[in-house]
Amino acid sequence: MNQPYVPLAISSAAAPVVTRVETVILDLPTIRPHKLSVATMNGQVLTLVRIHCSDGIVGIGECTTIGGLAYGGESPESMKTNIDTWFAPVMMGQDATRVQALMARIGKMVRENRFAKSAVECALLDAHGKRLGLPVSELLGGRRRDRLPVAWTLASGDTARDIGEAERMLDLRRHRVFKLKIGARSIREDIAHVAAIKAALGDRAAVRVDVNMAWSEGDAAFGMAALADAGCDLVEQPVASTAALSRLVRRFPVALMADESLTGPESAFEIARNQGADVFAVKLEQSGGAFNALRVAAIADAAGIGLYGGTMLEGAVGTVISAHAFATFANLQWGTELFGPLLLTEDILAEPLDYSGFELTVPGGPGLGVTLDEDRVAFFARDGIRKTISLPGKV
Ligand SMILES: O=C(O)C[C@H]1C=CC(=O)O1
Ligand SMILES: [Mn+2]
Repeated sequence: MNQPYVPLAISSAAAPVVTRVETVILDLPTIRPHKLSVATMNGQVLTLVRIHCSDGIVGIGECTTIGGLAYGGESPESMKTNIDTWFAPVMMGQDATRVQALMARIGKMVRENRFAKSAVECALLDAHGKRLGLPVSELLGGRRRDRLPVAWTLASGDTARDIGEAERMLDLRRHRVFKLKIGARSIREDIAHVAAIKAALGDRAAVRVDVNMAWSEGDAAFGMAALADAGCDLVEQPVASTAALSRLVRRFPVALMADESLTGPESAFEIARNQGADVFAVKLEQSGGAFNALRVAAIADAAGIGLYGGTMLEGAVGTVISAHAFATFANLQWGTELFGPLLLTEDILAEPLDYSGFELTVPGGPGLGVTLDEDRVAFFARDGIRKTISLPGKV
């Protein structure tokens, strides 16, 4: 006689559940002012999320913005408030092992808030990876690579200083791809800046630019032609409008990358449908989390669009979840810019990440594969214990 079908119990009444959601804001100094067309950053603010589960496992996540509200609608403070007030009650008592189901539940109760969702999803993935003894990259489909090329952003605002910084990065074998932040000055000044840096570095390095939407379409047509002549190989989001992006693409011998226009799978599909970019800068926070970033990558692959692993200048935790996701991409033709922790004067991990040979090593331990240095977290917590103790800085 046939046995009756019994569905495999992945989740049971005894499945671990979420018991506490904790958030803390950290204020960390940057190694130098970081000048973008939208803001000058003298420090970075990280919102850390800890999700405690009934099996004793704690997962960590992070959300970060650029220049507070200068880049988008979420700020570190709004992310903390929204997670504490609106996400946490929806998560309490829920099965912590069903990450996608729990994210879908949050999605029904919380509109938008992609950055905050990304941090919460990261913490759930970290917890579940620790529980299963698997790196997050395996939960995301399996890694294809252990090391990721990492670009560096030259954004001191000073040409000679930027050249010196690039030379130092080449000597250290940390970076050989440089992204220049332009768009705050006149186009002619910006082109001269890019051309001088490319001329100094020659074939030893690739030079790319990020305009952060500062140009009009007319500016961009002039600028892209001149940038191609200067030896720049990639122009990132020169204009705000996606329609203008699609009118600029392939008109100049320089690749065009979408960044701000890309806010998850739906916008990725629209840009792909309109042939609006050669390359996508995939960011986990902009996409609304790792699973959405994988969807964006699948759309790019299907449309023949190249892939680049972007950053919102996250600290170590946000950088590591991005590394796990990018390690699974079938294609990563343009490398990554996962240098966020290097822009900060302080490490908040017990063991710093390995940046060597122009690449970042994707951690191999369970979950994210990293551990917070709790003393440093307590020290840099906003309104924390910074005023009463001192810790040695990064060497
Ligand atoms: O791409 C952006 O717009 C944001 C970010 C990434 C690198 C950097 O310096 O700024
Ligand atoms: Mn950008």
